[in-house]
Amino acid sequence: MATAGRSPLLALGHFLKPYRGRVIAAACALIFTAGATLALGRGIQVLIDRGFGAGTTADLQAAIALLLSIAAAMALGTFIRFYLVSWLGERVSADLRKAVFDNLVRLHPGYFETNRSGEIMSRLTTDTSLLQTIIGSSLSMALRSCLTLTGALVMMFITNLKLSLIIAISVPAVLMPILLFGRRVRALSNKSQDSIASVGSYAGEIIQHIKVVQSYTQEDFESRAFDAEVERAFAIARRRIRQRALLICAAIAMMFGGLAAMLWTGGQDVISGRMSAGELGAFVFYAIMVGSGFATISEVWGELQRAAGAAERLLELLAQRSDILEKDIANASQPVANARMAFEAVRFAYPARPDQAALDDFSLDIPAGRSLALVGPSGAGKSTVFELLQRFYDPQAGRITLDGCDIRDFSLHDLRSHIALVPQQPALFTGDVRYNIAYGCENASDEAVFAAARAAHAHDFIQQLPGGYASHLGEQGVRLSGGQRQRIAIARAILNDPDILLLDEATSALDTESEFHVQQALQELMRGRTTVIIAHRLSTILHADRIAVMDQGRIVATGTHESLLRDNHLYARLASLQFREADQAAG
Ligand SMILES: Nc1ncnc2c1ncn2[C@@H]1O[C@H](COP(=O)(O)OP(=O)(O)OP(=O)(O)O)[C@@H](O)[C@H]1O
Repeated sequence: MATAGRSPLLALGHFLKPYRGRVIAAACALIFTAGATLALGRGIQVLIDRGFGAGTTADLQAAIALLLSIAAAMALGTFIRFYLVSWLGERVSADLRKAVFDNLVRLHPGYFETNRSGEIMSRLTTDTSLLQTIIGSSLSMALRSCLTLTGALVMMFITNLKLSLIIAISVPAVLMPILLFGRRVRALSNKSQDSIASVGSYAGEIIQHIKVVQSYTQEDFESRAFDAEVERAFAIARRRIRQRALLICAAIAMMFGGLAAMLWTGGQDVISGRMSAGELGAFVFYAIMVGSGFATISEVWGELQRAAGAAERLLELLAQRSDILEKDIANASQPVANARMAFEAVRFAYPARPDQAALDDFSLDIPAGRSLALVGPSGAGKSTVFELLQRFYDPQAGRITLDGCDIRDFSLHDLRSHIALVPQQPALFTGDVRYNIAYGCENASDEAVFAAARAAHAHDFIQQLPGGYASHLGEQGVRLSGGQRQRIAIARAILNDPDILLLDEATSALDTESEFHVQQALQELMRGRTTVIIAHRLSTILHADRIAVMDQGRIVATGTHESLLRDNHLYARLASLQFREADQAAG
């Protein structure tokens, strides 16, 4: 890990850099408040010895006025410190959230296959919130306590040496358990965060697949399984809080033990007149500050350890680099419009299954502006061809070219901006219809959006929606049929005006009218563009310039419908079963 050997909290200092001014102001306020707090001890000494001791109202008034002005200074300093430090906590966690998301959204898609998305979400939300409270409060408490503690220790020694030595001896006794328990708390809190994240992602998965769970009547089973997850998380949390409770308990017991010993000795000195009552009062005040300083530190120490755990996990996400390496943008080539595409002896296995090649010795040539239909049995590797073309993965051998240039020589942005994908199950984002069509083309004018929708045969049905183009889609939005969704996706592709088009035809049958509209929209879209279609319908296949038959990651034949029917058994079988069925269902 990038932060190995360094405290992850220190590594976060990078995020504080832009706010140097505020950090310095907060530090000044912190020091000022600590100074005022320490001065309060002297104020108490004056109050007891001169205010009460001298016995005149004027002296008492003066002593109280002194105390009040010190308290006012403390209040002002605390206001500034609290505001600035909380501000920094919120700001840093907001920046961190943005930085982590910025990095995540650029990672290779394979990363999200091996890492559960629920867990990543929890890191982005829970861990950053934890850091926010800790930077905003615990850290400032710890710093303040460190300052007042050091100051109070110095003042104690100045006020009374003998009594101070008693306190000094009890300090290491308090420190030992803090260090010991602190380490355990840190390990447990990391575990605790992980288990909470896994509870979250478990629930997320079940809710996402709720219909499957209910149709297989697995509610009880899932409840029990979730129960077990939650209990596991609770058991870890219980161990963590037990350690923390012990930590606090040990610190308090030690502290008051020392305090009692000091009061006993100091009290005897006052009785025998070796020390004034005001001196003892100030001393007790400083000693209490030392004690409460330690108590605060011991209490927030555990929290700081948790923050370190959270920071470590966030920095891990930040340090994660995409497997898809980009060429230096300045040297990147420019993809050519209407590009000719070629796969040259490509071998590719998914990272999750390195031994099983999804594409093997795969060569394919698609002339510029022409269309190619990919057909083949399930698992043949058709979708993999699309994944590689968009560089979601890189092949282990061979290369993919656009007009003779390796696609790895283009910047990802340039490459992908020349490609549009119409997937089998188009993704609709939370937003209105217009937003969904203009996705990837945010500056498009209303006219352009309407024109794209018309070309995609979507304009009419959109106008019949309750809010027209402003109808809300997405999770809580209008439900669209499969054919309608696909036409929105086609409109999106038309608007983005790509040179290369990747179409994954829906396997599920559309009704005749939808089918007709989708076909018309596709014809419109394919015109003049280099197109690869994962085809399931005979009508689409017949419209393609060429057909490639795939099986087990290889091209087994290419040709026209007639030549393949004649020469290729696999194609003939697919044609007689799959294509006919789909077309019958559609027709
Ligand atoms: N993300 C992945 N990780 C590991 N293996 C994968 C992944 N995606 C696909 N595969 C495997 O790669 C092979 C090719 O899959 P691909 O999805 O390209 O087939 P397909 O021809 O598109 O199938 P279908 O028509 O059923 O969608 C299959 O054996 C599949 O199990």
